[in-house]
Amino acid sequence: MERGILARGLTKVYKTRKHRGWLRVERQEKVAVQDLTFHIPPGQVTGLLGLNGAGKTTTIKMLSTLLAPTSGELLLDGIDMQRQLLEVRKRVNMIAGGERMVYWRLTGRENLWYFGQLYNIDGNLLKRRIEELLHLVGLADAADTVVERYSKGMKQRLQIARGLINDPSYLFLDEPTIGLDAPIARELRQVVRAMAESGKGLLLTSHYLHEVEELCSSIYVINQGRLIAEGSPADLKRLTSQERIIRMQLPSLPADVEAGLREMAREHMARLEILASDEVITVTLRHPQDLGGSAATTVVRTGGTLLKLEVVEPSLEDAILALSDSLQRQEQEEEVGHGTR
Ligand SMILES: Nc1ncnc2c1ncn2[C@@H]1O[C@H](COP(=O)(O)OP(=O)(O)OP(=O)(O)O)[C@@H](O)[C@H]1O
Repeated sequence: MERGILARGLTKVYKTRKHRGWLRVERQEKVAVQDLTFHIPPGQVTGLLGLNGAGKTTTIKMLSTLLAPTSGELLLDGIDMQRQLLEVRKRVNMIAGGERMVYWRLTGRENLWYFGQLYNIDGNLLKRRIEELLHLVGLADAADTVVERYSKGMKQRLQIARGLINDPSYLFLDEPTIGLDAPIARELRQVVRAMAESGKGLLLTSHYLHEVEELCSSIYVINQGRLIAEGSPADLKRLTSQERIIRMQLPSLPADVEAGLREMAREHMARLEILASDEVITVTLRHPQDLGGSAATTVVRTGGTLLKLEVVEPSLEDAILALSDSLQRQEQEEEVGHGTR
């Protein structure tokens, strides 16, 4: 038996009805998730990134048993997730960002008690677990304060405690740090890392790609419900970014040097970015080939001074942007193709 959650050919079609006038009802179908196959192993964080109308939330709802798949197979440590709902619900939970899913009029402790009861956890065990969780997320001192008086970070930490109330083996995190200040988001990332180290399998969706790059061992990228790329952050960068990124630093940018660089970028059809800060000018050139040599020659020939020149590793953000650009180009070409047929 393969440990972890295994999805094979997972598909969700939403069926909606629209009233048109008095008698006519138009039935519509929306394929939100199509034929997805992925694996969420225990003991690590797996990323789920989505481009347009991707189907991330739909996928997480199916994994949390809130939504039944239209077709496909879902196994949790070998258990059929669609047949053994009660067993699965004991072992999974989800945490969504944005302060939803806790009751503002109740205290932190009362919230955890309420959610714990939904899982039929024995009273003594639940009491002990609530104290442990309040300590884990740093809310022990605020446990008896009503949630509406909590800061954003405290509410989000309570969400994490709520998501752990049934001690799930698998936890799905939907934009957990959305709207949080940088230090609180960093703290939450540490909690997420610790949960993975303790053996839990986590699935993370986030618009903050540096967060995904920092936490995830493997990533699935979906677009319009379909899987379009998968691999470690390093694999994705290799797979999607065919660009070489050259970054130069200059103490100043005289007009001749700038004109020379712009001319050189035009000739090679390279993307050029110039960023001026108080102390230094940073020039970035993106092109399939390494243009470092030509760029350095251009700076020296036009009378400029070069402080530093380096080939920069693309970030996951660069890779996902390149992937999204290439998809858009593909879609435009297909539209033009249809139009001329
Ligand atoms: N209940 C529903 N009925 C009909 N269509 C739906 C329903 N829920 C979602 N959709 C559609 O399914 C597609 C996928 O939606 P989903 O919310 O899963 O995407 P997402 O990747 O989470 O997007 P976002 O990042 O914007 O939240 C979208 O086109 C959406 O409009």
